[in-house]
Amino acid sequence: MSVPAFTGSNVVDVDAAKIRGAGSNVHFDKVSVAYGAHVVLHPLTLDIAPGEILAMIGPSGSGKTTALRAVAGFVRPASGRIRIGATDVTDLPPYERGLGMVVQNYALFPHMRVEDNVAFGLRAQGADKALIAERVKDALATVGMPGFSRRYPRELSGGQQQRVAIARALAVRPRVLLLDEPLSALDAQIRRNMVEEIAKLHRDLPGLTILYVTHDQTEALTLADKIAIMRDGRVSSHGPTADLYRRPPNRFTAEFLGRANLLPVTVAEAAGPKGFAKARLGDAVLAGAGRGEKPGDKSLLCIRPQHLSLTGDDEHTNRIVGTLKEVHWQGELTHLVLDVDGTPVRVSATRLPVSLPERGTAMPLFFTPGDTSLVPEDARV
Ligand SMILES: Nc1ncnc2c1ncn2[C@@H]1O[C@H](COP(=O)(O)OP(=O)(O)OP(=O)(O)O)[C@@H](O)[C@H]1O
Repeated sequence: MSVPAFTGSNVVDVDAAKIRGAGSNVHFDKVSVAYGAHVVLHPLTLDIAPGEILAMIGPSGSGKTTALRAVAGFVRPASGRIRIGATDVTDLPPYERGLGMVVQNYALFPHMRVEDNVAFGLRAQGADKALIAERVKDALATVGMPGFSRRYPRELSGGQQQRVAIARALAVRPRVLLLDEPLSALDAQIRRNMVEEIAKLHRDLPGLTILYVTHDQTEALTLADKIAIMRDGRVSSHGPTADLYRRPPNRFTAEFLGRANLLPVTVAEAAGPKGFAKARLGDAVLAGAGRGEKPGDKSLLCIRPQHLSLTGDDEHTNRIVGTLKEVHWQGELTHLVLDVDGTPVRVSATRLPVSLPERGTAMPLFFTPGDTSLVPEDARV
């Protein structure tokens, strides 16, 4: 049972009657989309589990919005089927799919008060007055704006307008919420607050499945249970958020999610019982989590900028030496760039030695095998 658990109403609306018990998972079954001869989504097969937040991230033009719009019913797949719960929605119009959708630029009706904006979808469904009043109240309470029903959009901040847009999407009690860059029009501080609010919303409505399209990897890492990284109309990688970050399956994922350093290495020893392989970078022998590589294989050693330390201890058994190229002090963090055997390596340091060497001097960097993994070089999907 995955219809969101709003309190205070037992009235069933038109779409909810169809979908109740049907589940809220979203299934893309070999869905492709083309504009004329231009294929922008290659056959995509992907599942979003009931109650899951899936963040779809990737460079501009990689097909994220197209995939979301295919679920919404605004884009017709050239082939393949889309199911929501047990229902094949491929041929259903958008309003019969049981969805809520929020896009980047609020899209509130400026001449309508907040309550009428939130009521819009319910009125379109022909819901009665009492139900509308109750749902509007519930939805505004859910997004933390119970006192704002009589205001006009122009009397709200950007963050508040976007919360009203989310309330409007929730008022029809969707089984799936589609969020397309919902925060990208907001400034940085409000964005951070809104990310927390969306996380809270999801805790309050655990049955609601969310497809979240964003450019912003921090939003994706903070909110998503799983991430799908799109590249050129295909899924480059898909998996639980922490797994993709800790053990990126390919170069593109490692670089796109968290801008990892990737050092070209040659495998010296396959992974032992603890899962650590050894790899050679120049004279250095470095240990990191392996993926079945064999001695002699070319691979990439993945290490995040914040896991590189300027000082060593017993845990930091991996040691490389680089030439200091750049230093950027940013208050909480200092960003350094070193050249290690021709590869630029970024370091984010919270603490610096009392005196940093001059640019151009060689300095050691230390890291633990547990923060390190080998990534295959198969850049293309
Ligand atoms: N209506 C359209 N007609 C023709 N081509 C389109 C149309 N909509 C999108 N495209 C093309 O489809 C490709 C994928 O676009 P899409 O909007 O899905 O990418 P995206 O990953 O969401 O990008 P962004 O992050 O910039 O929003 C792009 O090459 C785009 O130019």
